[in-house]
Amino acid sequence: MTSIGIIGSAGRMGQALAAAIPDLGATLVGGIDAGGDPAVLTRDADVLIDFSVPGALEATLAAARASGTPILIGTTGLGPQHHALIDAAAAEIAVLQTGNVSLGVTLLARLVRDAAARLGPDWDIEILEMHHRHKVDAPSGTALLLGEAAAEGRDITLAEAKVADRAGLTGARSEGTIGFASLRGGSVAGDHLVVFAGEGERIEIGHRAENREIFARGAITAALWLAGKPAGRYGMSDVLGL
Ligand SMILES: NC(=O)C1=CN([C@@H]2O[C@H](COP(=O)(O)OP(=O)(O)OC[C@H]3O[C@@H](n4cnc5c(N)ncnc54)[C@H](OP(=O)(O)O)[C@@H]3O)[C@@H](O)[C@H]2O)C=CC1
Ligand SMILES: O=C(O)C1=N[C@H](C(=O)O)C[C@H](O)C1
Repeated sequence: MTSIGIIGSAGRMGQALAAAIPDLGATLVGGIDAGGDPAVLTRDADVLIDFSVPGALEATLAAARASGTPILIGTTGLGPQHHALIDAAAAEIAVLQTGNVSLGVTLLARLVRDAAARLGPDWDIEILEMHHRHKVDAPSGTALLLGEAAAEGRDITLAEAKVADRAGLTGARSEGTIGFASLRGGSVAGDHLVVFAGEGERIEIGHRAENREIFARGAITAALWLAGKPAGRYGMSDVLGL
């Protein structure tokens, strides 16, 4: 039976993972939170699952590399420095990083990429997300993942197209940009809507997470897939064969 260690175990996702692990035929070896030592987990875990904070990543990856333990990273709010750490770790161990571990969003990203590839730059792309009042990062990791998919479809980089800070006298929309809007409130588990706005018509495709169990199941399924994989950087589309 595959054994799992959780980084961020007392958090909302950590608790959802702990509840779901036995149902999916795995065992929980333990978890850590702020101030915990990830090396304690790597002694017994076949694979790590991280849903914590970006600041934890450097120490977590160092422990995973030292022990050769594969790791799934679901934490969002990552910057370029974190992605550089992930790339370096992926040269030595199996790493799966994603802004969303659900089946639905993984498929949605594929649809967004295909739609963006087929529609010209005169179709404006806007990405709207809403999450619970406790969420600390914006735009959400999922919104950025969907923006990356749209940019890939258009054969551009998200960095060159991203507009996430509209306020005040912004001026008219620049063609080819990809806009983001973030709402926060209540207990929303995670809603995402991608709008392709053309002249006189709109296409809207989205996903609503109704609870955190879908993320827990997606993360555990992906972690079981990752355990025993060779070094490399993987995504949810590898797990789901999409
Ligand atoms: N990729 C995906 O599909 C999903 C991603 N997420 C992301 O997962 C992350 C966690 O979300 P959520 O569970 O709601 O957040 P919470 O704030 O509920 O939990 C975060 C946990 O991380 C712990 N933590 C803080 N610092 C460290 C550290 N240095 N080492 C280890 N653990 C630490 C916290 O412990 P303490 O209380 O002691 O500070 C807390 O238990 C977020 O980035 C969120 O966006 C969430 C859902 C799905
Ligand atoms: O913080 C959350 O709760 C979630 N975070 C992820 C994100 O930033 O997209 C995934 C999911 O939407 C829930």
